[in-house]
Amino acid sequence: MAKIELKNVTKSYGAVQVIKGIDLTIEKGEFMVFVGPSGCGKSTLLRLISGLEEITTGDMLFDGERVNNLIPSKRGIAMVFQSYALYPHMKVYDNMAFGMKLDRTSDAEIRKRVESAAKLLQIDHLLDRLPKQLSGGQRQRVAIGRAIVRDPRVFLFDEPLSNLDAALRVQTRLEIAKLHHSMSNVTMIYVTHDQVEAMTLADRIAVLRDGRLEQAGTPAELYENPNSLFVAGFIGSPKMNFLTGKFAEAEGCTTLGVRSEHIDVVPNGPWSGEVLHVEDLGSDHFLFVEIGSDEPIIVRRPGKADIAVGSRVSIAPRADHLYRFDADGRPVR
Ligand SMILES: Nc1ncnc2c1ncn2[C@@H]1O[C@H](COP(=O)(O)OP(=O)(O)OP(=O)(O)O)[C@@H](O)[C@H]1O
Repeated sequence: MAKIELKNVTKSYGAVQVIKGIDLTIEKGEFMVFVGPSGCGKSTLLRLISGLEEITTGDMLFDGERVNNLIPSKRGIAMVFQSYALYPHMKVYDNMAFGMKLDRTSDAEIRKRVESAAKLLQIDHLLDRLPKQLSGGQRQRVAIGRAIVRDPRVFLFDEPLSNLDAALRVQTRLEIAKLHHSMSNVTMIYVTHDQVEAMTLADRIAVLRDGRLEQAGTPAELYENPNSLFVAGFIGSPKMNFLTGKFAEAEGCTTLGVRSEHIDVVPNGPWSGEVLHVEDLGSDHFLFVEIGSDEPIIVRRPGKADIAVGSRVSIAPRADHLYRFDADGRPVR
């Protein structure tokens, strides 16, 4: 239930600055996702918000109150990690109750909270089991349940799904989305490498690059209006097609970007070449077309593939969906 403000926050380890001045406000009840390449500082930023690490300079405010020196347990946060960190010798019930017991919460209140969280996460039939008797997805739900019962103001997730297989990731992602809806007052901050997780869970995404905030916005804003080549290339799967040289010059820029779904196969398009590879996903398919640019151009088309590898095709980008970037990777206005 907290609004979190970061004001010119930096973090250094010895002489090395890893967070280089971040200004960001996360609204009450917002689901904010941090993304960025490995080593850009996502986990460090999360740990600064949690209080597990101290900020070097700048200010951190929770609901307007400066928390720079407030210890983690006083911040009202709960954290869920990729390793579930459950106590192996304790049953699910006791794992979830443990923190409340330390706080001397009454047994009746503990039972009420554990049962309600377990119901929400559909693990109420597992309360008597030990962690080793659970699947990975169930363990992660216990870890989330253990966080919920503490009634946190802020929920922090550090790549919570990365140890799960593909099907479980989808299922647990859905659980987390439901959790966000049912706890609409709780601010959630989520670190991930996964595009789809970021796009589907976030109210807003913050893209980090080398310790700085590159852009923050709704998934749609970042997808449609990236403010740099970096964000354009980072958000969206498959990656935006980038063209340089004569292709970009023709559009008055250094790098021309166009997403795969904004290119059509047409009779007499401006670009043409051989289909090097076809990826058929059933519902749609991708053509990889060699047109003489730096990399083959990916074209996304609906339905099953109807063009064979080795065919020549002519393609056209949609004029109203071109992204033009200058030599610094900034949009050409
Ligand atoms: N305790 C530490 N001492 C020194 N350097 C550190 C420490 N913790 C992190 N770093 C450095 O800070 C930078 C940011 O690390 P961080 O773990 O926040 O990145 P990340 O974006 O979460 O990466 P990944 O996606 O790989 O988990 C890295 O260069 C890392 O080596």
